[in-house]
Order: sequence, then C-alpha cells, then structure tokens
Amino acid sequence: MIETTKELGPEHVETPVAYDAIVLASFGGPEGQDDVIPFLRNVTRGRGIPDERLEEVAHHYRHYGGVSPINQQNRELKAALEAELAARGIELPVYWGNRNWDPYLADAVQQAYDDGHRTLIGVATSAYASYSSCRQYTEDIVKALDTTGLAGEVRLDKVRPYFDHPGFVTPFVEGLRAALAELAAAGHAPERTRVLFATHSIPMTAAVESGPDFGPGGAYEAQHLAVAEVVMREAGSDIDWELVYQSRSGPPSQPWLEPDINDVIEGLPAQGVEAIVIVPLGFVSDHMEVMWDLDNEALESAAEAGLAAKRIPTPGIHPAFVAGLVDLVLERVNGTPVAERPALTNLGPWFDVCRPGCCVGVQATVVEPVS
Ligand SMILES: CC1=C(CCC(=O)O)c2cc3nc(cc4[nH]c(cc5[nH]c(cc1n2)c(C)c5CCC(=O)O)c(CCC(=O)O)c4C)C(CCC(=O)O)=C3C
Ligand SMILES: [Fe+2]
Repeated sequence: MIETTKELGPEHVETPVAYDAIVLASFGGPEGQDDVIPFLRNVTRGRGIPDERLEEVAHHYRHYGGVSPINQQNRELKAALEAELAARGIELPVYWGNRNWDPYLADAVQQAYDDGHRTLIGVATSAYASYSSCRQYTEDIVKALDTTGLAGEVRLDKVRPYFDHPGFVTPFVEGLRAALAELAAAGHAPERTRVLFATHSIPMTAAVESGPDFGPGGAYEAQHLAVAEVVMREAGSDIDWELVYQSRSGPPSQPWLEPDINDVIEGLPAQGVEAIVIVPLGFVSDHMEVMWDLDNEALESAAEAGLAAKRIPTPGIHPAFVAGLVDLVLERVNGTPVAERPALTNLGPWFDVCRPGCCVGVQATVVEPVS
C-alpha cells in the first residue's frame, strides 16, 4: 500500500452511525423493448443530449432485445452482499434501488421504511468522483427522500467513492495478470503489447469540477491514472499502458475527456503494437457500456487494426469486491479513522461526504449532504 502523503483531516470521516440497513444504489436499465425510450428519457432529462445520440444508444439496447444486463447483475450483487453479511453474522438487510429505472431508489427507501428501518447507508455501483459518478447519486438519494415524503424520518448516507479500495482494485489486477499471461503464451512479446484502461468520458467541465486541484482532467482523471498505475504494479507488469475514454455523448461542440478508445486502437499498429488488453477500469459490472462500447465496438476496432485483443472482466460479484463493499459499510458503522482506511493510491481514502462544491459538474445544483 502507498503511504498517503496528503494531509488528511477528520473532515474526511463522518461520525459513526448505527445504520440498520443498506441501500444498493445503481443506475438501472431497461428490461424489454417498451422500456428503452422511457428509460433513455429518464437518463437524459434536461441534459442536452442530441436526438441522434439517443437513437444510436436506443439501437444498442434494441440489439439485445431491449434488455440491459445491469439489473440482473444488481440482483446477483444484492444476493452476494446478503451472503457475505450472513457469513460474517452482520444483520443488515439490503434494499436495491436505481436512479433511472424500476426498482427506483424511492421504492427501496419506502420498503426499508415500511420494514422499520430509519438509518440507511447507500452503496453506489460507481467508484469515482465526478458529478455523474458520485454527486448525482447523492442528489437522487435526496430526491428519493423527497418523493417518499420521508426526508425528516429517514437518513440515507452513502459510502465514499471506492476507486482505490483493494476490493475494487483486486479483480482488475487478477484479470490483467491472466490476460497478459494468455497473450504471452500466444507468442505476443510484451514490447508489442499495450494495456488500455478504459473509462466513461465525461464533459471537460465536469472533469475539472470533479476536483480542480488534480490536473487538467480533475480528480476524475487523476483517480483513474492513479488506480491504473496500482493495477499495473500489482500485476507485476511494466508493459506500456494508457488511459482511454469511451461512450462519449453530448454535442460534438462540447469538449469531453479524450482520447477515444477507438481512435487510439486505430493508431497502435503504426507504433508496432500487435496485442492489447482492455481493462474496463471505470465500471463496476459488465453492463451495456461495457458490452456494446467495448465488446462490440472496441474489439471490432482491434480486429480491423489486426490486433489480438482481450477485454478483462469488471469486479461484478468477485468475492474481493463484495467483501470490500461490506468493509466500506462497516467503516461508517465503526467510524474507522482515516489512517486505518484501506486506500491503494495516495489520493485516497476519499471523503465520506462530497465537500461543498465538489463534483458539481455543468448542469448540477449543489445539494447539502443528508444528515
Ligand atoms: C461517469 C459515468 C458512468 C460510470 C459511473 C456509474 O456507473 O454510474 C456512467 C455509467 C452508466 N451509464 C449508463 C447509461 C447511460 N449513460 C448516459 C449518459 C451519460 N453517462 C455519463 C457518465 C457516466 N455514465 C454522462 C456524462 C452522460 C451524458 C448525460 C449526462 O450528463 O447525464 C446515457 C444516455 C445516452 C448516452 O448519451 O449515452 C445512458 C443510456 C449506464 C447503464 C448501462 C446499462 O444499461 O447497462 C451506466 C452504468
Ligand atoms: Fe452513462
């Protein structure tokens, strides 16, 4: 583990709370053709996404019968969390709710309330800072408390962004090690192999506002770069690597984080590269952005460029990830001091609660932390 060099104050850590239930908070996805358009409307309401982009994305879902894999993955994650909690003798029920599709966060909060729970801790299926990956989850939690009319009665907090928690990082390390071994066994020399760490692009403005003191791409990009470095080191590899972006939406006139994964792949043969490993570092499960943008598009770009290519798995329900999420909850129950919190980069452990003004993004409004 890297020793943290930053001054970490007690403001990073909330006081301990005897939470009585967990809310697994996710993105949500359609489960049939009729859900596709209403789901996309939910996601993009007020966000200025051009119609052509929506049609394009609708086509990704239609291709798979209108069903996103994300909901089934969350059912499996919920079951895995319940099994892990039971194995450790921890009596915390898990409620699952989404930001953009049924079951909604409001349903989860209402159900928890009906079952007698008042002090809830949220676990988001999203690991990094930024408006889309952190603060928007908090905003939607606040909205869920409003919608249900339970704002004064139920408390719902959220665990810290866990990008550098060992539970999130370990599955990538294992996957990378295995993929590199396979490529080497197939005769691809390390000096002609490249590792591409892939994550969701976000608007430049949102990247900067994810934490402006961390370089040109803000805390969002800095966190990915730091985790990628750890994954390479833990996998024992000194192969060349780079951070690339995918799934850009928004109008072409608006700058988003670059380079795009497909552009990078296209340029690799000219650099003497013949094999790549794609590490989906920005994602928690193999959902649509991974299945379509990586397994369809990026692997096709690789085939067109004549490259051997492997896409390693996301954390999903890897035992280390599941155990790590439970540890993140216990950290809040116990009020674990910052120095004892696991963090594999010198950027973390990240804050329990968004600082005022952090991860605000372009279209967002600031919400006070729930307490
Ligand atoms: C950082 C980030 C994550 C990772 C963190 C996390 O996991 O939360 C993520 C995850 C996901 N994004 C998803 C789906 C979509 N994201 C969209 C749009 C957008 N994403 C953005 C960012 C992110 N997105 C942004 C800046 C936009 C532009 C509009 C806006 O500013 O809000 C759109 C609209 C169409 C389009 O423009 O692509 C869709 C359909 C799904 C579900 C997949 C499934 O169904 O399996 C998941 C897990
Ligand atoms: Fe997205």
